Amino acid sequence: MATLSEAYRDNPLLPHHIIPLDFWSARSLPESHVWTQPESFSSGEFSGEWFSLPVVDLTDPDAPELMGRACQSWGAFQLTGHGIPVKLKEEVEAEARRLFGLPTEQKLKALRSPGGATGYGAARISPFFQKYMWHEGFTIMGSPEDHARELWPHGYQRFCEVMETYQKQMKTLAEKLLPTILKSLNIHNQEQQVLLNWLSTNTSSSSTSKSKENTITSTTPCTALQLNSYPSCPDPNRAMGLAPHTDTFLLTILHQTQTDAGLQIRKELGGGGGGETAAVWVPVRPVAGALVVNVGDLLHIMSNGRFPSVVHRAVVNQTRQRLSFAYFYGPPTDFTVSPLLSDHNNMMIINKSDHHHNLMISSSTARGQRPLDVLPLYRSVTVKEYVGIKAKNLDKALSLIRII
Ligand SMILES: O=C(O)CCC(=O)C(=O)O
Ligand SMILES: [Fe+2]
Repeated sequence: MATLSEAYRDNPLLPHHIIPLDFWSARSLPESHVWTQPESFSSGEFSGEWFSLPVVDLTDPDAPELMGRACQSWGAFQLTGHGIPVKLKEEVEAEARRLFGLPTEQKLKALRSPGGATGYGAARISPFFQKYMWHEGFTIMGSPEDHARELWPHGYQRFCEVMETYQKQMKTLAEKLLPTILKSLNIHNQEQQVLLNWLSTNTSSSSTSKSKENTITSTTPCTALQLNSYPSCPDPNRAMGLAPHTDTFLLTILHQTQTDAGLQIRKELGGGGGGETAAVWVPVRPVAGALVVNVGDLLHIMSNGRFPSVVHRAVVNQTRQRLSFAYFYGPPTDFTVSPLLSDHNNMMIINKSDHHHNLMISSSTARGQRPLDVLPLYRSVTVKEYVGIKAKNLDKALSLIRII
């Protein structure tokens, strides 16, 4: 049975793509970290209150419909009423600060190995960009004990307890959100049933199993917790926190520190009816207590393109270190992901008047009206195969499995 670690082992990175800069001793932005507008789309920012990521409260009776709409038009939403205790999020934040605040030579003791999946290091997407990012990360899959012992030979237990508790709660939340979001596609067929069955079996059987990386079985979902740190930056306008990317799995649930906005999502805007499109970066402002939920590539495939897998990036600031914690959730590595095709008449069509603004949202309306439920846009892939394709091709991965 393949594990997620094995999928990464097949695609090793070079050490200079893993070792982050010693940010705390950098007084100015080194040339290696200077970015000049690399995107092919507009990098203008939209900051109007009227144009921001939808906020959905999980306890709202209309939550399923609102989530479905947000996934269809934005590929993301902010989630309140999720029940994750504030105290737990604060503990994760405190432990992450303790980790990233360690001296560089100490953090390097837990460096991710070239073919490894877990530990301290630069962003996994680093090799695809010429410049380095103003970012350091720590990846956890199940128990972080081995790396935590390297960081704190005595006193690693607290870190492990907090990270394991947080992952458990995130898993429960992901398994609550996913069926709800899938149901909003209004697809009633066998494949959807297979997935929902897997989810319910997995949810009930996994409550007692200890999620250590090497005990993964075929009912164990692919999950990872990524702690991100963006140190304060001497020249934030020329630096990049995390370069534009989409997340690989089904859903990402992200907590960002409440003080500073940094996450931005790319929103495509309709043109003047001539088919031309433009895009802007929309800042995702911290909303008290909210978690950000992103659609990843696998959910995009499963929804047969109806849910965009949201392109996002992180920018940095001059005054404060910013932290974020991304929990990635996907099916087991040997699970085959394929587009779920729907009954044409049941499709959810987003009405332009639902949006409180006068911009044309071409992506949502075009998606809603296309008879995409008849033909699959993507071929079937196992999770392991897709992780491998993504590791080698990053933003070309989806187009490589696209069939029409
Ligand atoms: O720091 C953020 O807000 C974004 C993090 C992210 O996109 C990721 O870890 O994949
Ligand atoms: Fe991401």
